[in-house]
Formats: sequence, C-alpha cells, structure tokens
Amino acid sequence: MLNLVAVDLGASSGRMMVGQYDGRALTLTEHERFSTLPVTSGRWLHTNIQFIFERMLKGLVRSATHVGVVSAVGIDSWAVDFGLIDRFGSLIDHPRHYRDERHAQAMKAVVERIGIHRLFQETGIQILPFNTLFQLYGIQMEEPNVFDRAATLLLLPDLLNYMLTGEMRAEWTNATTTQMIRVQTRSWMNDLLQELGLPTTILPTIAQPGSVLSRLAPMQRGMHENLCDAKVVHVASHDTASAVAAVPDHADPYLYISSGTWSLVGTVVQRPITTPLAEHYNFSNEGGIGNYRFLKNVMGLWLIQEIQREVQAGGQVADIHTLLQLAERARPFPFVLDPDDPLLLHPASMVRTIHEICVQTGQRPPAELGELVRGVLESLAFKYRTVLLELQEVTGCTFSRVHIVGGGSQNQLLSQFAANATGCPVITGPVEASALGNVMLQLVALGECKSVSEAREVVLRSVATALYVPQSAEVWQEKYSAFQQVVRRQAASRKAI
Ligand SMILES: C[C@H](O)[C@H](O)[C@@H](O)C(=O)CO
Repeated sequence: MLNLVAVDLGASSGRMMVGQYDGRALTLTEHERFSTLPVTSGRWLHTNIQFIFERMLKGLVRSATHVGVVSAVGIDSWAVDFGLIDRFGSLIDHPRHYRDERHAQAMKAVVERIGIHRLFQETGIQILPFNTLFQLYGIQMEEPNVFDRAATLLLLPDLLNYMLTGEMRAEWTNATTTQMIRVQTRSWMNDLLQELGLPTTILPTIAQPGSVLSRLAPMQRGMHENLCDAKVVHVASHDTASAVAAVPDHADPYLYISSGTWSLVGTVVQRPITTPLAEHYNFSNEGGIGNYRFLKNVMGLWLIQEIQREVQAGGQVADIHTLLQLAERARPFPFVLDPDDPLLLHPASMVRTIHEICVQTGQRPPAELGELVRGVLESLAFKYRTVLLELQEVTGCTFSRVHIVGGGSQNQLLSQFAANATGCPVITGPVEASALGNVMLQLVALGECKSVSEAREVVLRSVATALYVPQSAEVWQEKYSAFQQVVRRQAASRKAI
C-alpha cells in the first residue's frame, strides 16, 4: 500500500488527506482540517501562513502515525497569493490576501498604463483585481522599498514547499494565474514587468506538475520515522487544476464547475483561446496538465458561507443543512442578482449588501432566511447558465453534460438548480476532487501511473457520482431573462459609482 499525503488548501478551509493506493484504486481519509480564512492585523488582510504551516506539520505527523510510511507529499491551494523571500531565505511579510479591496486601485493603474486588450492578449488570463501582477504593482505603489529586500516571489504552495524542503520553484499551473506568464511562450513576461517598473529577478524557475521537487528537509524528516523517505512532489498546485484533473470523464466537450468558496466554470481546451470574443467575455486560459482550463471565476458558495457566519454570530441556528432545508421550502425566485458584483467580494455584512442590491435593482428584498439562501443559489445557477452560453459561443462546442466537483457538489439543491438553469444533466462528485487530483499527480511523479489519463482511470474506479436531471425548463428559461435584466442594472449602478 502506497501512502500519499495531499495538502489541499481551499479558500476557507485546509485539509490533509491521505490517499492509499493499492495498485488499482484509491481510498482517501482526512487527517487534519483547519481554517484558511484571512486575518487582519495592521493594514492588510492577509493569510496566516505560519498557522497553516504548523497545522501542516501536525497533520504530517498524525498521518505518519496512523498510516505508516509516507511515500510522498503534495500541496495545492487557491491561486494568485504569494510571499516574498529575502536574500537570507526569510519571509519578508505576511502574504497579502486576495480579498483585500485595495488590489482594485492597483489594477486600475496597470490597466491605464497597459490597456486591457494588451494584458489579455499577452497573458490570456481573466482580468481580476487580485491577480498577482496587480498585487505586486500595489506593493510598488505603496511601499516600493520592499523590493529592495525581495529576492524571490513564491506563490503559496511554492512557499510551503520551500518551508518543507528549502527548495524554491514556481509550479506551472499556479504560475499561470499570476497574469505574469506570456501565453504564447509559456515563460515569465519579463519585458512587461520591466515596463511597469517591477523586478524580474524575483521570479523562480518554472517546474511542471508530476515531477519530484526534493526530499523533506532534515528537520521535517526528523519529526517521525515514517517521514524519512517522503518526497515532496510538484502536483498541479492550483487547487482548480487539481480538481479539474480529477473530473471523472474522458470525452470532451463537457462543462465542469469546481464548486467551493469559488465556482470555477469552464472546459478543457488543447490550445489557449485569445480571440476577441474570449477577451470580451473575460475568460481565462489557466495552465493545465498538458492542456488549458478555459474558464471563468464565479463568486461561489462564499456568499452562503458569509450569510451563515453572520446569522450564527446573531445567535441563530444556521448549519448548512438547516439553511438548505429553509431554502428548499421557500418561495421560488424571491430575487435574483449577479453573484459577481464587486460589492459581494468582501462586504462588512453579506445580508445587508444583498438587501441593498435588491433595492437598487427594483426587487423586494428577501423576507426571511430561506428566501435569502434560495435567491443566492438560484442566482449562482443562472450565472452558470450565462457562462455556459458564453463558452459555447466562444468555443463553438455544445455541452451535453455538466460535472460539478469539489465541496459544493454536496449541495443537492444547488446541483438541481444548476441542472434546471443549464438544461443539462449534472453529474456530481468527487467531493474531494482537489485532493484526488493532487494524489493523481503524485502517482505520476512516483512512476506508479504512466500518465494523467492512467491516473484518472484510478479515480474513475475509486469514486461515486450522482446524477441530476433538468426539471421545470420553461420556468427557468423565463426567469433567466429577469436575471439578465438585473445583472445589467447592477453593472450600470457600479459604473455610476
Ligand atoms: C482567487 C482564487 O483563489 C482563484 O482565482 C481561484 O482560481 C481559486 O483558486 C479558488 O480556489
């Protein structure tokens, strides 16, 4: 039995899972879970990387104690965020968090200098305020002397790999999300960075997923005898890349939704698409494993998580099961909204902001909690339909099925709404897609599987899926027009600000 540890850091929680491979199939067991939510101290919203690292070490020891000899470890996480390392090898500051609202000012400044058209053509990446390029420019605008000390930039999984091994690399799938890789040459875009006055010497060598980085550093090896020979592997370190690798399907074209705090909605393509239509719809060509994930970021279950947090803080019972029951019983289509309204990225109060958006767009705000949750879930499903239609227009493909993977695939109400809104059968599962994709690439790196397709066969043998068939197509079609109108109204009022 081969024991492979997947460290999977989602935007709300981190999990450590051990994949046990018997030569045919995989079983996955959770050994550690902890919060990865941002914290505020001083000026910036940031990630508590030291806390994550300590929990990771604890999880490694616990895994080694329970399962025996660990053969490999792989780390995946959300994208774009990074730490800067000085020339002595120390982390300079807390890694800033992508939800900090100040990244938007830096994006505006870069867009004014370079232009959206050129940025998209050069990188093929969706223009989003928190992309690494804009975060770096924000540092340049506010505290440029940080760059006098910075020797290396490491995205979060690369940073944790460094803390585990002492080795510094930039893993490919995550590196593409920085908006600093030229889509045509697949290398760092040094000239554009120089044009913006940003340092290029801080960019590490790019490593491909499915390769071995190193053994654990002596200190980590010494934590448990079962960790002595563990190799740290470059998995597809962007969690979305890992999740998409584990979609249990072979034949293109299908639509996937990697559903969690975010919903990443897209399809797999062999070559990047940077046509005027792809630019117009603001799609992303994120680097995959021998392919590209042509997708769009949709706000995701963050909206529900925030409602839940707020309601619980007010002393009400709001476990996810109760919320979904209330939503199921609530009046259908109480309101609709564009889940990607920038006001929803990190509002002081999610409940109040949704109420305000309803008023702004001429709708009655939700009367009770069930309506609030139902309206959000229906709006997410409508957004999936919008992205599906845009994707079909850009790629010329017709999608006959939708795969929902990740934690959000457990949300049965959302899965049914997604089937109703898209008019496609929805196949859900695996829930732990990122961790499975992570383990898949460990199998490839260790030579246990010859290719990613062979590793996907292992996943197909190991996971269960569920099917949702579209219902009430006419009602959903009719309500979709109302959704589109509200989206236009929201966009117009944001422009007016
Ligand atoms: C900012 C998000 O982390 C990112 O865009 C998304 O791709 C992700 O990684 C969600 O886990």
